[in-house]
Amino acid sequence: MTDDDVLAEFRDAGALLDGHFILSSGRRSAVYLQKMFIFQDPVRTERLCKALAAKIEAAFGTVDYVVSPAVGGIVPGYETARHLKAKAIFVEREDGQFKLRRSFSIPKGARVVMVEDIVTTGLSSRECLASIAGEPGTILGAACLVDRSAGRADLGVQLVSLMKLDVPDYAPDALPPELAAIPAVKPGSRGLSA
Ligand SMILES: O=P(O)(O)OC[C@H]1O[C@H](OP(=O)(O)OP(=O)(O)O)[C@H](O)[C@@H]1O
Ligand SMILES: O=C(O)c1cc(=O)[nH]c(=O)[nH]1
Ligand SMILES: [Mg+2]
Repeated sequence: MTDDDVLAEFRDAGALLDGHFILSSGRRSAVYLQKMFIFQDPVRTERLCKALAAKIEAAFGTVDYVVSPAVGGIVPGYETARHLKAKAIFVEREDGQFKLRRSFSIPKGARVVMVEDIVTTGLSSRECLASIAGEPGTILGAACLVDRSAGRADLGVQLVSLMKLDVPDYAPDALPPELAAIPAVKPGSRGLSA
């Protein structure tokens, strides 16, 4: 799949949104990829994750475990793992910190890839990787459907993406006037309380 093919999937799913968005990192953007509009369609999700799995296999070889950060990473993590014939587990926030809960664990010798939906600053990916660093498996690298950093995010491991996108984001105190004029919405789950 080319970058244009992937962007067309987001556009066709109504997942390419314009407005004023508060991103997970706290930065602001006029563009938001509402990945859940992709993930509500299993056929579209399969197309994207099958292509991502092929890229993961080419980069890292066989994979035993896919680990994803909740909430956005759970569906693509599972679907990508299905094509890799790997297990799919996830970390979720407990008091704000990602943790492997539900008695999930990664066995010694397991080959592990972290799968995200979207990477913007890479903060959530780094938090996810840090949360599993003490597990006995081997972390081969990371993957995502869309890398909004266009390759600039540093996760400390290799990042494979299905598509790179270069869209600006801004500090909240440095908004362009056209963005400042629109009320901001925060679609993601970081910071939500139970
Ligand atoms: O690279 P970053 O700057 O961390 O941004 C990307 C993260 O933001 C979104 O998650 P969010 O925390 O909004 O919650 P969600 O997974 O519930 O959508 C997305 O799913 C990534 O995890
Ligand atoms: O940075 C984010 O929080 C983010 C950006 C985006 O386009 N989509 C998303 O789900 N999260
Ligand atoms: Mg997320």
